[in-house]
Amino acid sequence: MSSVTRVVFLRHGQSKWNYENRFTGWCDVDLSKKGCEEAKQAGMLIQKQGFIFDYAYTSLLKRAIHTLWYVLDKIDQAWLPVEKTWHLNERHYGALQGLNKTEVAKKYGDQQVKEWRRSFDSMPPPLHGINQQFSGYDIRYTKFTLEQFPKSESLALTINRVIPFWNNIILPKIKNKKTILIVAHGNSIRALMKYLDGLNNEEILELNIPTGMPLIYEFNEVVKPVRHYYLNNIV
Ligand SMILES: O=C(O)[C@@H](CO)OP(=O)(O)O
Repeated sequence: MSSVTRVVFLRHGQSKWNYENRFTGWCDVDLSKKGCEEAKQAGMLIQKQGFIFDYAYTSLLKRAIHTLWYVLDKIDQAWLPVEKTWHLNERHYGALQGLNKTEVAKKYGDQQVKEWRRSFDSMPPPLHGINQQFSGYDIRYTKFTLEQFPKSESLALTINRVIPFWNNIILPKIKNKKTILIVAHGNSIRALMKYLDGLNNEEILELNIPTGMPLIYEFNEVVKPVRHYYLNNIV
C-alpha cells in the first residue's frame, strides 16, 4: 500500500471574465463554454488515475463550485461530502474587479499590474463605497460585518486566511490518510503552494496556475509534501 497521501488541487475552468481578460476576484462569474469543457476534461484525467476521494472542498464562488460538479459527475462521486468556504475564494481584487487587464496595464504600466497580480505583498487599490462589484451585502457573507469584509487583498492577506483553513481542516485529514480534492482559484492555490513549498517572494512572482489542470500533491507520513505534478494527457 502506498505510504503517500494525495491531495488534488484544481483551479476552476476558464471563467467568462478570464475569457474577457477582466479582473474577477470575489465577483461571482460563471464558467465560459471552454471552462465547462476544461472542467469535464479535468474530471476525465482524475478518473483515469482511479482517485476515490474522502472529502472535497471549494470556495463560495460558482466558477469553482461548477467545476467541482463537473469533476464529481465525471468520476461518479456526486455523493462526496463537500464543504464550501470563503477561505478558498479567489484573492479580493479590490477596485480592479471588473476592469480589463490590458486597459489597466495601459493606464498604470505593465510592471505595476504584474505587482498587483503576482507579488507577495502588493495590494490592489481598495474598493470604495458600495458599487456593483461589492458583495458585502451578499447573504453568503453574513458572517462578516461591513468593516471586516475585504475591500482588497494582497497575496499575503490571502495566505493569512487560506493557511489556517489548511492547518485546521485539511492537515488532520491528511494525517488520517484521507484523499482530498480542493477546487479553488489561481491565487488561493498560489497561497497554498507558497506555504507548502516554502517559495520565496521572487519565486512566487513567476508562479501561475493553469485553469482546469489537476495538480497532485503527495504527502509523506509526517505530512510533508514530497512531490507534486500536473496531470495532463501524457500521464
Ligand atoms: O482576475 C482574477 O480574479 C484572477 C484569476 O482569474 O486573475 P489573475 O490571474 O490576474 O490573478
